Amino acid sequence: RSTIVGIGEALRRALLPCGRANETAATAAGGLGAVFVNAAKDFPELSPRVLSRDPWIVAFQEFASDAEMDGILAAARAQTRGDFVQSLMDDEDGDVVRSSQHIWCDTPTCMQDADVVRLMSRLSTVTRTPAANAEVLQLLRYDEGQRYDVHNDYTGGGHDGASGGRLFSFVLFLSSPEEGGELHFADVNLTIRAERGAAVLWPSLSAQDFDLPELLSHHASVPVRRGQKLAAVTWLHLYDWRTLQLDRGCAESLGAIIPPFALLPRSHTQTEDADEDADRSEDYSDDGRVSD
Ligand SMILES: O=C(O)CCC(=O)C(=O)O
Ligand SMILES: [Fe+2]
Repeated sequence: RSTIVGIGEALRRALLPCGRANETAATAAGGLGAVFVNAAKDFPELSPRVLSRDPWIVAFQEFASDAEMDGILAAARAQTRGDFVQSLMDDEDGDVVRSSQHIWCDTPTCMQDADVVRLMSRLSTVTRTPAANAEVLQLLRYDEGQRYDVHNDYTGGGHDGASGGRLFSFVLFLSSPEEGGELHFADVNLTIRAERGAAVLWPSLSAQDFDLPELLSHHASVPVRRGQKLAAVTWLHLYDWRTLQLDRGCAESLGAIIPPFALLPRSHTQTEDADEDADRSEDYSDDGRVSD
């Protein structure tokens, strides 16, 4: 029997090299709440704190050590293209929605670094999601005045594309800017200070139905006023992402084409409402002070 299964799998892969690498979804539908409850309960060493239950937003005061964070930054910079590059992103009107700088940790030098591997494995344990479901880390740098406007990390539903949607979003702060640089959740008016070593985890798919986006997780990186913000971000998909993207080079099959910064309505029964969108992008004032 195993031979037949084996041939079936080999045939499937030959015919559909960019088909789903693993048919088992990371988290069973309805299980998202349990992941967050356990993340907040089972890892006291990370000093977790539940900041919101709808949507789930859990912060960890001590997600990584100083040595690990230094190691991750050094590993990203040790890559051939190891400099931060400007991550300019415009919306449909040509307005800048993001003025940060970034480095992708996407070469063996960085991906196989012991500190990077340890961080990704910790994140996999906390989210009960295979490490292969995680995108590569992206390191972010915001100098004074730089920001990332209100957006949602949703890039498609849970079963779209071979890797499925982004189930979890994760940010680890690698520095503590003196002023500004907070992570602001606009729909629930929650503002989190960027503090070195602290991390935040939230879902980008709906806890009720993974085919739908989580509509209450719009967030922004408030402009840095003084100092510099460094962070590492990644997203964990419902299905294996790395085997397809990194091992099999299947970039085209990975997700629906939806602008990552499109603002979504606040309820699944509500149609897109321009006024409300305008509202939400003004959730922090132009001078970067958070309206709390
Ligand atoms: O810099 C942050 O705190 C958040 C970054 C972010 O939202 C993203 O990269 O999608
Ligand atoms: Fe984001």
